[in-house]
Parts: sequence; C-alpha cells; structure tokens
Amino acid sequence: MRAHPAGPLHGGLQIPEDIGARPDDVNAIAPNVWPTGARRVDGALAIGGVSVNDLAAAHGTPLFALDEDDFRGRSRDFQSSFDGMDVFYAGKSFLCGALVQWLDQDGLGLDVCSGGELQLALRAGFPAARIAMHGNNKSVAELTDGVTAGVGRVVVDSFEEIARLQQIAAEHGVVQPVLVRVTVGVEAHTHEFIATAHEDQKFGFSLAAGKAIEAVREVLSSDALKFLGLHSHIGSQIFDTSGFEVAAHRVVELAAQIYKEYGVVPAELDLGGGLGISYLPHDDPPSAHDVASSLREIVNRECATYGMQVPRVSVEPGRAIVGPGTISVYEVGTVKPVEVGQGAARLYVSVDGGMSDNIRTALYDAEYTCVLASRLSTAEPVPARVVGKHCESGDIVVRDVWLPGDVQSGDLIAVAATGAYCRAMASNYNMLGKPPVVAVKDGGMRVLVRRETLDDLFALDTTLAVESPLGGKESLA
Ligand SMILES: Cc1ncc(COP(=O)(O)O)c(C=O)c1O
Ligand SMILES: N[C@@H](CCCC[NH3+])C(=O)O
Repeated sequence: MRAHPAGPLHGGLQIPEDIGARPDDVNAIAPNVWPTGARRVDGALAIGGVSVNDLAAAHGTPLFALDEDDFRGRSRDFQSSFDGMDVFYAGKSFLCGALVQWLDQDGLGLDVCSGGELQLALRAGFPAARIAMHGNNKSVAELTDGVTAGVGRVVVDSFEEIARLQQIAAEHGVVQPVLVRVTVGVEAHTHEFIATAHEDQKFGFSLAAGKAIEAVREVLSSDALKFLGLHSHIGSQIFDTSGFEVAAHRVVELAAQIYKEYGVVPAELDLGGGLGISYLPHDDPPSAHDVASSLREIVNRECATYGMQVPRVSVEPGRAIVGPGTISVYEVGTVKPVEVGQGAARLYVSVDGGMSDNIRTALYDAEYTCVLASRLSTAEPVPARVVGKHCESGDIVVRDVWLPGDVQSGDLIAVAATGAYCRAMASNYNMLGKPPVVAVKDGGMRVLVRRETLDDLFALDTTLAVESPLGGKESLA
C-alpha cells in the first residue's frame, strides 16, 4: 500500500463551506443506515458475518454485498405489517433469480415493469398469478407474454393499451384482470424525477381530467377484461406520509364514484410503493408498520363515509425492502487533494466503480453514507468526495463525506444502502462490466449475480465476438 503524499489538507487549509459538520466518529457504523447487524470486526466492516476484506479478496471490487437476512427480514416485516393486504415487491429496484425465489417462499407478490423483468420472474419459477405488470408503454409482445403466462393483473396506463390488451386477451380466450392506474394529482415530497402522481408527466390516467373514470368505463365494457380495481403510485423515497394519505383518500373517492355510477365496487386498491429509507444517519423514515396502519385507517374510514365495502389494499415497496441491506464495496485507486477556492481543499478519493454502478448521485443528487471499511483509522478526518473512474466530472459516488486523512490506494470504501436502483440501473459506460451481487449470511458468501466480464461485453460486438487476440482471457475481475 502506498500512502498519498502529504497534501494541502494537512497544510492548514480550510474546510469547504458546503460540507456538513464533521461527525464525532468517522469510523462509526450507524445502525439505521447499514444492514442489520453490520459492525466492525478487527477494524473491518462486516455484514452478514463476512468482512469486506474477505469479500474483496474472494470476489474482487467493485461489488455489491447483499445481506440475505436483512432482505428477508424486511420483506417479512412488510408482510406482517400489511397483514390482510397484499405486498408486491417492486422488481425494478433490484431483481435476480434467488431474490425472486425468496419472495415466493415468503408469500409476497411481484411488480414487474418490463418483459425482461417478467421473464426473469417466470424463469425463477415465480407464480404468474402473483405478478402485477406495469409500464406506460408495454409492447404487444410483452402484453401477450403476460396474458399467456396468466399474470394476476395488468396495470393499464393508456387507452391504447386497454384496446391492445383487450384484443390480445380475446385472441387467447383469456379474461384478463386489470387495474387502472390513476394520476391522483399529488405533489410527492421527493426529487421531481422520481415523483409520479402530479399532472403533466407520463404515468396514469388523470383523475382531475376525468380520464381515470373513462378508462374504468372502457375496461368494464370489455368482455375480455375484468375490472379488478385502481392503482396509484405517487413517487419514491418519500418520508412524509401525508402524500400517501391524500392519494388513498382520492383513490377511495374515485372508487365510490365508480360504485355510484356503475354499481361496481373495485375489489382492489393498490397504493403503490415509495416508502423512503435512511441514506444518512439523521434520516428518519416512517416504518412499514406505521404506514400500514395509517393507510388501513384511511381506507376504512373513507369507505365507511361512502357506505362502500372495503376493497383489498395492496402496496408495492421496492427500495424499503431491498435498499438498506446491500452495500457497495470499492477499492481506492488514487487520492488527490484539490484546492476548491477561498483557501479550502477537499480530498478526491477515486474508486474502481462510479456512475456505472451507482447513477443516483449524478441523476438525483442522491446522498449516501460511506466509510473507510477495510480498517480502522485514527487519522484526523478530512473533507472528502468519493468519485468514480469514469470520464465525467459528474461521476460522483458520495459528494460530501469526512474520511480519515490517511485514506490511501488499496483501502476499501463501503457505501451504505445501495440495494435499490444501483445495480438495477447500472450501465457499461466506458466499457466497465457490471459488478457482481454477492449474498452474505451467517459468515458465508454466495454469488447471486456474477461479475460481467469483457468477454460478456465483446460477445455483443459483431466484430470483436469472433476472435480474441488474448484467447478470450480478458476479465474485469
Ligand atoms: C408503479 C411503481 N410501483 C412501485 C415502485 C417502487 O417504488 P419504491 O422503490 O420507492 O418503493 C415504483 C417506483 O417508483 C413504481 O413506479
Ligand atoms: N429510480 C429511482 C426510483 C424511481 C423508480 C420507480 N418509478 C431512484 O433511484 O430513486
């Protein structure tokens, strides 16, 4: 290992104004941010009883380490908190074969939003009846696959789709259960790119414009479709439950209108996902239990007001189940003190991944917690920025963090709560292979998704796929 040369940060320069207060202990593993039971063992961060040093030695870096007990604990917690309701795990947040099988064993449903997610679920043996199919632009092929597989519900999102689905279902002699996705007009308190229920965006049928009830009418008039109920999803990474409450209120109001006009009580109300998680130690999201009781109370109360039978309620959490139990592990390659003006400096710590395995910081200004994970350090903490290896200045993994001033090449950095929308949104930018996902449990490791190699990438290139000058030995591992 090579120590970086003493830089300006050790020369009395100021701290940048935009970094938060220095934490009391930069080596601390805050329990609300890291997987359940994460702790330091002989100085190194360990999750599921496995040290990050052992993970990196066995599987290389960068990698995602998924704590199996944490994942299953959270999915079971959702199941018990939402007792009497249905929990559909949102596969878009992260999906792989093993995880689908765990969900099946634990009795959850699955929300898929593409033909690829559907095929993965079916290939892993997930029962089609417990699958909900989403998407604002499902193709004829995707709808046909869903209908013929027997998916339990298709969440329709446009009039064109209703017509298409009805034709496909009729052709296959199927009566397809359908939910109508409603845009309830709620401004969710989250980043605008991940809010989904305000007007002027692509999802759903507007409640305010009367499109939602019109869509229900279309579905009811079709012999090949069965109107199952309504769906609303207001956005993601939401802490303020008032948005869910307003959405629930408006959906029930619409259900009552449907009951009044058509004499049909929607059998099901799906209130979507979106529950936030802790990315930073001071984050305090509501628990599954609290959200469940407030939704239950609102739906019961509103239905009583309209004298309507209470529909079955379902939810679609993704991030809140898979997010907290997974960490990213990177190796530090270079460390560079950079003067940032007004006599201040920060340490740029470059790691061997970046925006190709975590686009969320660049895309949503997402904030993360990270630590020097391979060892304990007593060095004076310095303001740092953890950046990736991509040819892009916005390639930032953790924008502002205090790290021990002796962080150096060869050290491992772990980033907390990267289970949702990181591996799932990974790319091959700059020809980097996607990192593996390794499950950890009771001190053991198991690769769930292997690392993508250069051979995997070159196999798609019709010129390169034919012959490799290195005899096909290229590997990113
Ligand atoms: C329709 C739908 N359901 C569920 C989810 C899952 O959201 P989250 O991962 O925030 O729980 C999303 C993503 O925002 C979504 O678009
Ligand atoms: N991809 C988003 C969540 C929204 C996706 C589902 N509509 C994120 O990383 O936060």
